[in-house]
Amino acid sequence: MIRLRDVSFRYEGTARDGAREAVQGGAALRQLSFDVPQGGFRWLLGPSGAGKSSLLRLLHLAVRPTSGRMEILGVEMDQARRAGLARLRRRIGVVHQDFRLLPDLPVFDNIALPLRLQHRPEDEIRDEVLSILDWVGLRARAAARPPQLSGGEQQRVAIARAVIHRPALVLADEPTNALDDQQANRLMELFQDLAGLGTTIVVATHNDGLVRRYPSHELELAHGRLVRDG
Ligand SMILES: Nc1ncnc2c1ncn2[C@@H]1O[C@H](COP(=O)(O)OP(=O)(O)OP(=O)(O)O)[C@@H](O)[C@H]1O
Repeated sequence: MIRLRDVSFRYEGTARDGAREAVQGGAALRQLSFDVPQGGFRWLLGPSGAGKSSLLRLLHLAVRPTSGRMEILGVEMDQARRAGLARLRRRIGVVHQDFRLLPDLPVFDNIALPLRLQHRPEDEIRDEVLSILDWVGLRARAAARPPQLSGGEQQRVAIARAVIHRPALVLADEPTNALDDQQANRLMELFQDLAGLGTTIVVATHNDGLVRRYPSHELELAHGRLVRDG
C-alpha cells in the first residue's frame, strides 16, 4: 500500500541513491495525493521533466518529502527511523533507468545480491538465480560481467535483480527502453503475475504502445503535479 497526502518535494541536498548533485530550482513534485492498494499496478506517465523519476526516488525512500505525509508498505515516513528505513527498502525492488549493475560482479552475483542481503542459504540462492536467468534468457551469460552485455541484456539483469526476492513493491523507471516488443510483453506478463500475488507495481514509461497494449490505472504528472489518477 502506498498513500501520499499533499506530498511536495524539492531538490535541496544530494539524493541518497547517488542522483546528481541537487541544484537550486522549483519543486520537482507538488502536492501529490494518491493511493495505490497492495497488489495494484500503476503506469506513471508524463513528459520528460514532469517528475516521474523524482516520484520513484521518493517511493524508494532515496529522498524524503519536503512536506506532506507519505506511507509506504504500512510505514508512515514521519515515524520511520533510519534502521527501519533500511529494512523497508529491502522490501522494494527497483529497476533504475540506467540499470546500476555492479560492473565488476558477474551477472549471477548481481542478481543474487538481494537474496544474499536476506542471508538465504547458497543452494537456495543458486536455484532461484538459475531459474530467473532462464526466465530472462541469460543463463549462458551467468559468468559475464555487465559491461560485456548489450543494453537489453543489462536491462533484463536489472529486472531479474529487482524481482528475485519477491519484494512487496516494485518500482521501475523505463524498464522496457532497451527491450524489443516481445521482451517488453513478457515483462508485462511477469508484472501482472506479481501483482496477482500481491506485489504493488509502479512503472514509469514513455512507451505508448506498451501502455495501449496493457491498459491499466494511470498516474500522470505534468510539471510535478498529478493531472490524472484513473
Ligand atoms: N538531482 C536533481 N537535482 C535537482 N533537480 C533535479 C534532480 N533530478 C531531477 N531534477 C529536476 O526535477 C524535475 C523532474 O525531473 P525528473 O527526472 O523527476 O522527471 P522525469 O519525468 O523522470 O523525466 P524523464 O522522463 O526525462 O526521465 C526536473 O525539473 C528536473 O530538472
